Amino acid sequence: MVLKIGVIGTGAIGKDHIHRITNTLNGGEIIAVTDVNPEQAEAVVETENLNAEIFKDGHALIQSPNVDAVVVTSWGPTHEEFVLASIAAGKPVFCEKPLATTAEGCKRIVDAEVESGKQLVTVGFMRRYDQGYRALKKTIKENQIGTPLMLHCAHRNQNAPAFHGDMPITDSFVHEIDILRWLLQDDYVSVQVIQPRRTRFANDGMQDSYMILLETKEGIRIDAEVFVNCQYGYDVQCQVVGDTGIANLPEPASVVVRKDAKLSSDILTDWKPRFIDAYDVEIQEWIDATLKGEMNGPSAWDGYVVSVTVDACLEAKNSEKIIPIDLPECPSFYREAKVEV
Ligand SMILES: NC(=O)C1=CN([C@@H]2O[C@H](COP(=O)(O)OP(=O)(O)OC[C@H]3O[C@@H](n4cnc5c(N)ncnc54)[C@H](O)[C@@H]3O)[C@@H](O)[C@H]2O)C=CC1
Ligand SMILES: O=C1[C@H](O)[C@H](O)[C@@H](O)[C@H](O)[C@H]1O
Repeated sequence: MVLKIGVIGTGAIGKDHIHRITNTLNGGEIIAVTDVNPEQAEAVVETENLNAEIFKDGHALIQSPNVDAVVVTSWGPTHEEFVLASIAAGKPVFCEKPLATTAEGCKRIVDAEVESGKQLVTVGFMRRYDQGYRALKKTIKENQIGTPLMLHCAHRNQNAPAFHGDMPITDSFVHEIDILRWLLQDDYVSVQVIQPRRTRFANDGMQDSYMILLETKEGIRIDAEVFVNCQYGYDVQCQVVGDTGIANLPEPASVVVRKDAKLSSDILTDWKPRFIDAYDVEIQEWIDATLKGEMNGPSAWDGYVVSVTVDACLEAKNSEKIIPIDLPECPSFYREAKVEV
């Protein structure tokens, strides 16, 4: 059986996911695409030699009887409408982050999904599928470092020419917000946002970097740097300090060269190669689960929790105060046993 997939938004990551589904992964076929820029849609159909229909808009694609499942890779502000329409059509939907650009929008999706009675929504937090993060979580779960006490993290982009405003938090730090609660199986209770001296490489008016301090329900303290114009490379760090040991997120594999009295290895310069394997695993697991009528990835509730935490980060940034993160109890609909990813 093949999952017949429709893709809304054929830009950078939409094209990537279409390419991997078409050429690398198993079980999925792209049979429908749409983009507000029709040339983008036409180009990917030609480039990937797709046997796909080009729809006039996302809603027509979702309503097509030929589409089994939907991939939303359009701009963030459009995600809510397409996810809600997919739920209304009873179709599984993979939505790239963010689930919605506001916590209220995410909650509307959660409420609609609960009302539908079936988990249909998967959110594109691909770090949960990174082998390094999975190994780190295994180390913690196996009690190899004892009880986690603190985390020291950094999320650095070499540069971010398209970033402006609060995007270091709303577009980049969202990955830490999701992966760290997944890693710790814990939730956040407060956040403080510190603005160090601003780098001269940031776009006008944008603060870059940030130091973000999170506290969890279990009392774990997290300090996380987000720096989107670090210049030297693309570098994601995560150190977990336990009461009997320390565990670090593995560095991406890179040959170590000893030459001319120097020791050197390469650092990646972009997020695509850093997480390419994670994206492959993420989409393959989504296809496999969807074909079985299951859903085991980051849920709409996870997308909502991230959005609530982003809002608290922005309030903390503006107020320079420690802001409480008040999350409602996770609905039982999302707590039911499922393959934990
Ligand atoms: N998980 C991850 O690591 C990544 C996630 N993303 C997320 O994916 C989404 C897309 O990002 P990019 O591909 O970088 O953007 P992009 O701008 O390269 O592509 C977005 C595409 O969506 C199209 N589009 C916008 N509104 C539309 C609508 N209403 N209907 C149909 N098409 C529409 C645009 O014309 C464009 O072709 C964003 O939400 C972004 O945050 C992006 C990069 C990495
Ligand atoms: O969504 C993304 C990418 O996935 C990268 O992981 C981040 O580093 C980047 O800043 C953000 O745009």
